[in-house]
Amino acid sequence: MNTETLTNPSLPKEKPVGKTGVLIVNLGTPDSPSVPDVRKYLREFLMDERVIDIPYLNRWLLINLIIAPFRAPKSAKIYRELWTPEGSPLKIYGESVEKKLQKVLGDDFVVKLAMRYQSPSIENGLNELRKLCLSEIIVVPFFPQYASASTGSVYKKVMEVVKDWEVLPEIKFINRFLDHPKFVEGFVNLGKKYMAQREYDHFVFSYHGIPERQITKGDVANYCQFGTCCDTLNEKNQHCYRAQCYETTRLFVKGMEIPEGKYTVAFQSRLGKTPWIKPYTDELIPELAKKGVKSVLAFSPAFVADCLETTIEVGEEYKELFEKEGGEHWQLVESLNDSDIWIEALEDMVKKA
Ligand SMILES: C=CC1=C(C)c2cc3[nH]c(cc4nc(cc5[nH]c(cc1n2)c(C)c5CCC(=O)O)C(CCC(=O)O)=C4C)c(C)c3C=C
Ligand SMILES: [Fe+2]
Ligand SMILES: [Fe+2]
Repeated sequence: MNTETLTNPSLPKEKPVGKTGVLIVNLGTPDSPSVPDVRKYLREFLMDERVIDIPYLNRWLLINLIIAPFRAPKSAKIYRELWTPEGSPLKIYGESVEKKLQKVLGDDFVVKLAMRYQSPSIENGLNELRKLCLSEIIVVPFFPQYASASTGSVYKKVMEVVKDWEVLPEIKFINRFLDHPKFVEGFVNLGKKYMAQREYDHFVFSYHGIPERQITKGDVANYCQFGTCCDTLNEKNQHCYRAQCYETTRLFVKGMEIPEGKYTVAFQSRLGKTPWIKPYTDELIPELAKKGVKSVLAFSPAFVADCLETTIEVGEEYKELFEKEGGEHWQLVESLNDSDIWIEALEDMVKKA
């Protein structure tokens, strides 16, 4: 390389010699909705020390004495409701995004889909990219907000896989993208589509929950009190998952021009008896119904693809609960899935990385 290229900004930047690998990673899903496959998936997922962050022996006992025998059959039943003839929506959308993103990025990039748990594995994806002599790899966890249990776990797995490679290409991680304009616009457009069809009394933004202790562990500034501290996203709470969820909501609310007092943030899917971040969605819904709210538009902005957590939990279970408590109309806003705007968001993130 001649030194002029390094010092003279008017000269074109040299292109990297090789292609860029793009590993897009979602959480994972069982191979089939059968009880053994769901059990295998839950075992791998919940044995992750970033997901259930308790001592190894306690985790092992919890998974093998409670989750595997009791939870797996229940979850399998719900997965059967979710399953389509082509398979699990999370994986189908992942495969479609992989193809569409490859097409828009062109020949300078190689896009591979991986799942943090089950298949296709991060290990296989990275080993395939390794064979291509790439100049760099960009890892895009499909989680808009950073959490140790999601994005953090993907980083850890990637680092475990590459740590013994003789040649390490440059590896970049997309830490979060809750404020990416196309991500926000994608959900705002979907929301506006429903708002044009009818009036809604209230808007619920239901995010996947995490145990409070997982936020406390990462709160090096000792800032978080699980309350109004999440009213801004600032340098002290920038890594707090709860604060990022509130920030996501503020961006969506601004885009859709929803008035203050007409929306609520809540957290779903808690597991176990320890406190998870609040308010809990299943406690909020009866409260809303009691206040006379009759129609709700519900968003699931912790996910970029529809899955058990959106379609079944928010779209069906919370709808039933709302109607049982006196509500009349509950509508889930679908996820970005493989929409053009989500592909544009990904293309932009990858190119800017
Ligand atoms: C936003 C990303 C996610 C975080 C953070 C997360 C944390 C987390 N999850 C559990 C327990 C379960 N989650 C389950 C399903 C599930 N979770 C996510 C994403 C996050 N989880 C997704 C995308 C899915 C759906 C996958 C699909 O196949 O559709 C399940 C399985 C379903 C069930 O039995 O209810 C469990 C269990 C914990 C403990 C946790 C801790 C931080
Ligand atoms: Fe989860
Ligand atoms: Fe916080």
